[in-house]
Amino acid sequence: MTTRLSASPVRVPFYSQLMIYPGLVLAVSLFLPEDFSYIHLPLHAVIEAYGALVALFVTSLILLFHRDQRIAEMPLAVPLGLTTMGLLDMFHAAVEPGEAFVWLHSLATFVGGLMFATVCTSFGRRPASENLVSLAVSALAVIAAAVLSLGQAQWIPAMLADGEFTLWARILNLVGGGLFLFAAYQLNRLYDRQGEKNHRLFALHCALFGTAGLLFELSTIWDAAWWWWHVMRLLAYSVALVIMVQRILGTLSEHEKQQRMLDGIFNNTSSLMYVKDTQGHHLHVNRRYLDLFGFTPPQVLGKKDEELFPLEVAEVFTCNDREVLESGHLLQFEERAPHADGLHTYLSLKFPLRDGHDQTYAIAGISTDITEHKRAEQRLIEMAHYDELTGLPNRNYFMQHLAQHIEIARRHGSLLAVLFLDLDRFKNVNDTLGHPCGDSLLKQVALRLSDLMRREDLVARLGGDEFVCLLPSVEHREQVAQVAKKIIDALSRSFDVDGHELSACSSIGISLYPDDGSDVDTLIKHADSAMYRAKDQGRNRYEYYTHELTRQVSERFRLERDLRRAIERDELYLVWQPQFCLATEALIGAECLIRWQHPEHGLVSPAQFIPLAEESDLILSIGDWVLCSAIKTMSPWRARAPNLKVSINLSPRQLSAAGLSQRIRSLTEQYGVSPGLIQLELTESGLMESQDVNAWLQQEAAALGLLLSIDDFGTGYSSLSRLKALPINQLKIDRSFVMDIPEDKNDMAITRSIIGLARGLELEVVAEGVETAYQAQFLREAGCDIAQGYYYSRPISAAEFAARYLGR
Ligand SMILES: Nc1nc2c(ncn2[C@@H]2O[C@@H]3COP(=O)(O)O[C@H]4[C@@H](O)[C@H](n5cnc6c(=O)[nH]c(N)nc65)O[C@@H]4COP(=O)(O)O[C@H]3[C@H]2O)c(=O)[nH]1
Repeated sequence: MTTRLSASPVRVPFYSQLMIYPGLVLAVSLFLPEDFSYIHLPLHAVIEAYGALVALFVTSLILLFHRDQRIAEMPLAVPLGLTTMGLLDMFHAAVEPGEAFVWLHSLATFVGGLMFATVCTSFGRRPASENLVSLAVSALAVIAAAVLSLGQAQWIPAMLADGEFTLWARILNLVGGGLFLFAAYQLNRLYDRQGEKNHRLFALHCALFGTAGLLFELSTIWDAAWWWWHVMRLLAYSVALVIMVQRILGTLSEHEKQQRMLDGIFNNTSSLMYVKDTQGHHLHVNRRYLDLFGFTPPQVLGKKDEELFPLEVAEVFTCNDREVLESGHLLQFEERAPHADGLHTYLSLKFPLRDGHDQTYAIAGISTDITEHKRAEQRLIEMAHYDELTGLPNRNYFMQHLAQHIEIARRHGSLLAVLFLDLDRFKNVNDTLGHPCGDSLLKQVALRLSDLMRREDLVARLGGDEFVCLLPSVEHREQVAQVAKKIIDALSRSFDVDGHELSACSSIGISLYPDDGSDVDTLIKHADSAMYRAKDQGRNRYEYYTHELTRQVSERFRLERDLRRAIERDELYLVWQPQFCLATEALIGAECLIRWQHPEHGLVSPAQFIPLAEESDLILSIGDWVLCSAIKTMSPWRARAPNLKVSINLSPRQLSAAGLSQRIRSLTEQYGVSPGLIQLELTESGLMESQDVNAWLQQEAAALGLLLSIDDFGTGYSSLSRLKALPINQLKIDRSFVMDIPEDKNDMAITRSIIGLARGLELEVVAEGVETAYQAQFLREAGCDIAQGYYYSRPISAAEFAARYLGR
C-alpha cells in the first residue's frame, strides 16, 4: 500500500492580502527620499484613487443591493461619509500639490468626519436603503462644492505657509479626525446594542480615519508622517472594502441558498408549478409538470398553452390567466387537464408576479390534483341525495326539490301533486323469497316508475317499499288520477325476480298543493295518509287525501302504539266458539278467537286490529301469544274431551317467519297436546299469496301431523290444482254465503257447490256464521259436516266453554 503525500499550497486569505498591499506601499514610501517627486506623486495618486474607488464601489453596491436585507440595514452615515470623502479625495488626487491639494484633503477629512458622526443622530442611523435620495444629494453637493472651490481659489482659506500647513488646515483635520473618533465610539456602542459585527469594523474604519486626521498635525507634504497617515487612510478604506465584500459574498451565498431551497420546493412538490409571461409563454415549469405531461423543457419553455394542450382545455387556462392579470390578485380556479386516464380536476392558485416598479411581468400558478377529492365529494353528494339500492333520488333530495317546486307553484298560482306509493304485501316477498329478491323487485319497480314519468316529474324512494312522485305542474285533479292509474297498471304487470314471477300491486295516496297542504312535510304526510286509506279500501288502488283521513290516520297510529303494549299489559285474551257435527249434533271442536280489551276504547274487534298488526311485525308476537295461550288452555281439556279439535287462526306472515314448526312442536310437547288435534286456519287469500307458504304446509305441517283448514273459502281465487296439492283436510265456507240463506238463492247455490267441491276433494266442510235452525237444516241436507255460529253459541270464555261443554 502506498501513501501519496502532497503539499498543499499556502493560501493567503483575501482579507489579509488587503492588509499586506498597503503595508508594502508604506514600506516602499518610508524609504523614499523626499525629493523623489516623480515617485511620490503617482504613488499618492494611486493611494487616493484607491480610497475614492472603494468609496464609490461601496456606494454603488448599496445602490445595487439596496433591497437585500444585509445591505439595506447599513446605517446611512456610513455610505454618506464614504461617498463624500471618496469624491473629495478623488479631486484631491487629481490636482497638483499646493493650496487646493491640501484644501480638498482637509475638507474630505472634515466633511467625512461630520458625515460619519451623524451616526449618533436618528438621521444617520436610518437604513441606507431608504435614503438613497439623501445619498445622491450629498454626493452631488460635495462634487459641486469641490468644483466650485477649485474654480474660486479666493474662497478657500490659506492652507500652506512656507511649505507648512496653516492653522486652518490643521483645524479642519483635527476637527475632522475628532469627529471620526467620535463616530468610532458611536458605532462601537451601536455594536454593543445590536451585535452587528460590521458596526465594529466600521468603528475600526473610523478610528483609523480619526488617527490619520490627528497624525496630519505632525506631518508636512511627502515626509514620513505624511505617508503614515496616508497608509492609515488606505487601511481605513480597505476595512470598508472588506466589510462590503464580506457582505456581498454573504448575500450571494444567501441568494444561492435561497435559490436552492426554492428549486427544491419547486421541483419536489406534488403540485404543478409554472410561470408564464404576460403573453402566456411558459418561462418555468417544475419537474412534476414535465413528468406528468411527458414534456421535455424545450417542448414547454417559450410555448403557449394552446401549443401544449387540446384547444378547449387551453382556452380555459388562458381565460383564467387573463382574469388574474386583469384583477392583479391571487385567484383560485378549478381547472381540468388531460391525463392518460381521462381529465383530472386541479385546484389552481394563480397570481401575478411584479417587478421593482410594481409592474406585472409574469403570472405564476400552483395547481394541485384534487380529482380524488372531487370524486369523494361527488360520492358524498350522491350518498346524501340518492338511494343506494335503486339509484333514485332519496328523501332529502325529494324534499329539497319539492320545496323549490312549491315556491314556483306559489308564484305561478299553479297546482302540484305528490303521489305516495307503497307496494302491497312487499314484506311477504322479503319474508318468503329473501331480501336479495326483495331488493331486485324494488330495483325493477324503480326502473318502471322512472320510465313511466315525464322528464319534469320526479320519482324518489323514501325507504323500504315506499316511493314518492312529484308532478310539478298539474292542470286538474283528474290528470293526477290518470298518472296514478298508469302506475298501478304498470306495476301490476308481472316482474321476473330471479325466476319468480311476481306482481307488485301498489296503493297510492295523492295530495295536492295548495288544497291539501302548503309545505313539504304536510303534503308528504297527507299523501301518506291517503295511501293508507287506499290500502284499507282494498289495495291496488289510489285515493285522494281528505281532511277526514287525518283523523283516521292518527287514530290508526294510536291504536298501533297501544297494540304494541297490549301483550305486556295483559289486555289480550281468547274466546272459544264451539263447532258441532251437523249429523249427530255432537261437539267436534272449538275455534279460538282473539279479543283485545282496550283500557279506553273497550273491546276492539280482531277485524280491526289484526290487519293493523299484519302491516308490521306485531302479528308475529301476537300470533305466538295466541298459539301459546290456545295450546295451554286446551291442555287440561284432554281428560274430558280427548278428541276435541281446536282451530287456531294463523296469519300467512307467521308461516314465513322462521321457527314456527319448532315452536309448535315445543308447545305441544310442553303441554302434552297431540298436534293432530290442532286445526290451523289459513285464509284463502293468504294461502294463494306465496309458494313458500305452500312449501311450509307441505313439508313442515305435514311432518308435524297438524290439521289444515282454508278459512273464508269462496271469497278468494283458489286455484283448484294448488288446492289439490296442499295437505289440507278442511274447507270453511265463509260466513257471507251462509248469512243470507235462505233469502239469497245464489249463496245457497254457492254453498252447495263448495260442499260438492269439498266432497270431490275428500275434504271436511265447516260452515261458519250459522245463526238459524233453517241454515243448520239446509247445511245438513246439503252434506256439510260441521257448523259453528250464534245459533249454537257465541264465542265464550274458556271457563264458560269448559263448564258448558266439557262438564265439570
Ligand atoms: N255475525 C256473526 N258472526 C259470527 C257468527 N259465528 C262466528 N262469528 C264471527 O265470525 C268470525 C269468524 O272468524 P274468522 O272467519 O276466522 O275471522 C276472524 C279471523 O280472520 C280474525 N281473527 C280472530 N282471531 C284471530 C287470531 O287469533 N289470529 C288471527 N290471525 N286472526 C284472528 O279476525 C276475524 C274476525 O274475528 P271475530 O271478530 O272474532 O269474528 C269471528 C266470529 O266471532 C255468527 O253466527 N254470526
